Amino acid sequence: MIIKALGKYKLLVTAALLTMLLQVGAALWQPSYMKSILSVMANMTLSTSGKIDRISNYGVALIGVAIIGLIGSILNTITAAKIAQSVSADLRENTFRKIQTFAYADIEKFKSENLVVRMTNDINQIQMLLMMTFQVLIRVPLLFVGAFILSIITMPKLWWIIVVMVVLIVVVTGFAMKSMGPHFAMFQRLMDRINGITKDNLRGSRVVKSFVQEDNEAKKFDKQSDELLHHNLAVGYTFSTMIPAFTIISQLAIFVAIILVSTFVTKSASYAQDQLGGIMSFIQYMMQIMFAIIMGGMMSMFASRGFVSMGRIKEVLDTEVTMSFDDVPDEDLTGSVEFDHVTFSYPNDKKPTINDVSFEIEPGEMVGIVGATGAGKSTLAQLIPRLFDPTSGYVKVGGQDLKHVSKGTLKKTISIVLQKAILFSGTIAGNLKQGNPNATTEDMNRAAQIAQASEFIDRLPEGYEAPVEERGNNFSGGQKQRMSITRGVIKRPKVLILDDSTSALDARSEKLVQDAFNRELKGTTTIIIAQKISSVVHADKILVLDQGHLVAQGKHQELVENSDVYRQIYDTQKAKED
Ligand SMILES: Nc1ncnc2c1ncn2[C@@H]1O[C@H](COP(=O)(O)OP(=O)(O)OP(=O)(O)O)[C@@H](O)[C@H]1O
Repeated sequence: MIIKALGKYKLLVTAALLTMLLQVGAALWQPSYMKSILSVMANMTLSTSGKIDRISNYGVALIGVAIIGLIGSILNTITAAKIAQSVSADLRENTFRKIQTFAYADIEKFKSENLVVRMTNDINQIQMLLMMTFQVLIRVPLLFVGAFILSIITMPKLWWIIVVMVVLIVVVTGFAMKSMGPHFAMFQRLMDRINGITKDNLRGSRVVKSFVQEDNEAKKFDKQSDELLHHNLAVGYTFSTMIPAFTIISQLAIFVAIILVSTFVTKSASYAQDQLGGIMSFIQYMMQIMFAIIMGGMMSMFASRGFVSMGRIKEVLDTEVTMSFDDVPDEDLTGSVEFDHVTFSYPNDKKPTINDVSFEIEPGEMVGIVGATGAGKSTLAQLIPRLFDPTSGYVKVGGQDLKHVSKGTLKKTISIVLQKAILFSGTIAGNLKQGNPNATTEDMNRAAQIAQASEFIDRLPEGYEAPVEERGNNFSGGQKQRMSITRGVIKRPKVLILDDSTSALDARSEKLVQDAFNRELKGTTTIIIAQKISSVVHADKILVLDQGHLVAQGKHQELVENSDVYRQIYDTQKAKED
């Protein structure tokens, strides 16, 4: 996935690798100049002025190499950042686009909260991993191998010190990683939980405040936050023991190297000159080796989080969408709706929510669906715009099996106004045009009048351009429902489904909406899910659902006479009204 994503940025990747080579080369080159400077200083045969000349030449060269390294480092940081930002932006866009192709059932499978964390947190982890890869991870092995070879070339007799040091550092790093690994693994999980609690709390802030749940919420948050602190501290403690351990190992190695070199030096004066310079660069190479191992260990630990995130994004991108649409031309369907032995179970549910339901609705009919809470009314309604496919049986609109009509046909034929009015941040016009992108002001006026939304939209100074905050928080429940109905009727669908969408309206407004429907939507098949029988008493047909079964259908009076379930609901509601 990442290799494919990097393919688009070959030039940047090459630049990042070259600048990294420049950096490593400069780092490995510098100790050799230090060696030369010290050798000149220890040279007995040279005059003082001759020594100063040579030392300043080496000094200039050393500064030159350091500057090259610095330029390499700056360019490498810039290119690495550009690669990391660009690739993560591509991944974010691709993931978002992929999610847009998901059927509703696919989103249910992942859970929307989880997808949000993947889109934000996981993409950020991948971005950090890419940045680290091009800045550190590839540099570490190069620096290690280069410094290892050069240290042995510089001081061949001291090769074993390097080997012992490497072994000790690898062992300490290994122990540290083993003890820190489980804590790192918990970070992502705890961050997910903390994100979830924060989002739930902020989204449901009205509930939290009205039920005085602040203390409980704070306790819930503290628990997760304390756990995160515990893991952070554990990692911190390990770090704090690692650093002194590495310092002791490196100081011991330096000490042993200096002792050994001093014994060599006392043996011969000419040998001393070479060895004095050598020991300096040898120590520098030792430091570079140590740095490479420690960085490699640490980074691979952090990188593991990035790899987990990559897996989570790959899972989204590789998801096979459960619903596909036939690639057939758009067509004009009539507004007839037919359920033919439809059974439906939610994913992971064994018991069907809709059980062998069959009925027919003629074009232009007004049909009510009633039933107790949880009877399956909303679920049945959601099968009509194909938010879900039936587990068995057929849903037909205009005589066509929905599985064989194009997405365009489905979109222009059917409109559903969901139980919960969901608005998006932007403007009122932006929200209404989701129903019909080509809607003119005239179309918006007509639809808003049907939904009785004009009365408050016209009073807003900005009218249709009035801002809508996230989830329509700056509008009342009734206003949101009216805008939601406007969005549903604006495209003049053949089939309009209203899922309890007038529940937040006062009795007068509800009556006005119904009258407007009867007047303006004559040819439209209207399916109304209602809690109150009074809302559908004049319907051409009423479907009665009970625990997923269609137990009766007919006109109000017929049902009062023939259906126990319907009569029971009706009597209860009538008693309440009286
Ligand atoms: N997304 C879902 N995943 C799993 N089960 C679900 C889902 N949505 C609804 N259900 C279950 O399906 C059953 C029917 O729910 P549905 O919302 O269709 O009932 P309803 O008749 O519209 O109820 P209400 O009048 O309260 O809105 C319920 O038992 C509910 O728990």
